[in-house]
Amino acid sequence: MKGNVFIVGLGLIGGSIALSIKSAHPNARLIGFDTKLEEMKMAKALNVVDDYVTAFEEGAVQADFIVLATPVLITESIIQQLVTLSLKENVLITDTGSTKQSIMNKAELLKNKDISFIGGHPMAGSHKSGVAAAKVTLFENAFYLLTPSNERSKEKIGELKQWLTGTHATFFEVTPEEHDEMIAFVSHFPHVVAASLVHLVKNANDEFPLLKRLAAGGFRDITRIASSSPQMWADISIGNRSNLIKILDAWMENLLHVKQSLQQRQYAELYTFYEDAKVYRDQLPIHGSGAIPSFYDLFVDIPDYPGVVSTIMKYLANAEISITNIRILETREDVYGVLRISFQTELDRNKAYEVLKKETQHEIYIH
Ligand SMILES: NC(=O)C1=CN([C@@H]2O[C@H](COP(=O)(O)OP(=O)(O)OC[C@H]3O[C@@H](n4cnc5c(N)ncnc54)[C@H](O)[C@@H]3O)[C@@H](O)[C@H]2O)C=CC1
Ligand SMILES: O=C(O)C(=O)Cc1ccc(O)cc1
Repeated sequence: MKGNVFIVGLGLIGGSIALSIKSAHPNARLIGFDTKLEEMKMAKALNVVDDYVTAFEEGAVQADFIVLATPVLITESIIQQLVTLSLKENVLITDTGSTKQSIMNKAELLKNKDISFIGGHPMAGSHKSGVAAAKVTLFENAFYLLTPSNERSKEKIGELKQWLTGTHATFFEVTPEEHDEMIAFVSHFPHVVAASLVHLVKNANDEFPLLKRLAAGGFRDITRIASSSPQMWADISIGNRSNLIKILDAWMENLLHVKQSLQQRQYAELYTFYEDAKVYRDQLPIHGSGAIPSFYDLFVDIPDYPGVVSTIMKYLANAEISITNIRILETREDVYGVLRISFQTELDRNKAYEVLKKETQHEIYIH
């Protein structure tokens, strides 16, 4: 497709969307805008956009397709601003925000001006921010939820999917209400819990200075998302606060049951609590459509002797498999450590699994 694509918010998501649009539509002209000049300069230097504008209006009025990839409360105010501009007649507008109800409510203003707005939420990302973390493969195999606002915008859904075909995502249409209720469970609330767990340990740190060093392994895994952008999550929390409040009530009730089981020393209740969670957790898809894919990880049990990691890396390099990250999750003297190797694609991860199975004696597993 040809035309001017205007990306507003050149961060992780705006940058990744831009890269995927360029990959599928090399003749499109990508124009970026961000309130941070440095981010715009970086986006241009990395060829994420062809150009940038320093005034929002300048990009908006020449656009055929506009992608709003800013924190959600800001997206609402940008929609308000768009209503006041003389946009191209056939312009199509979408956003990438993690909440949909309040954004779709604001988009009613555009509908009144006969402008097509289709809400969007790519269900992939990471705790990283900024255009430097953007990548063309970020949304591969992920769910991409769409919330068309009316009949006119429903007619344009094909056009939107064509623009976004380079994401290689799986599109799904949902209502904004369904979206916010469901995503509160699997994404928004877990971020509240992760941050809250970190606060718990932080508050105990004065009493136990060793705590920081002990809070590795599982604690780091479960709290990874607490390293996300505070502005993005404060915006999301406000944007979806009614669902979050409902889930908080249910969660506190759940925890009260745990407290009672502990107070009354009910072993069987506690066993069932962990067992039910394990059974459900073990059935969840590992990645791809149906989950938020963050990384394609492979785990290798490794003995703690020098050179073992570099030998594994050599096997992968010889097989021309590229990795995105490696980390040793636990090492103590004489105890096996776990090496976590992350790949950009499932194919790479599976190839690595085969190679390491063949070449080494280590225990290798996917989750
Ligand atoms: N990070 C993630 O994993 C995911 C984020 N999202 C959503 O996508 C949106 C963007 O998130 P990220 O790219 O992760 O954030 P980010 O922090 O990496 O990028 C946001 C960018 O918006 C810019 N910005 C702020 N105010 C602006 C304004 N008034 N005009 C123009 N630019 C402005 C910031 O300077 C920043 O560069 C958010 O709505 C977020 O909820 C959706 C899916 C995944
Ligand atoms: O880092 C992670 O696992 C995430 O949770 C990424 C993410 C953040 C926000 C979204 O709306 C969707 C996905």
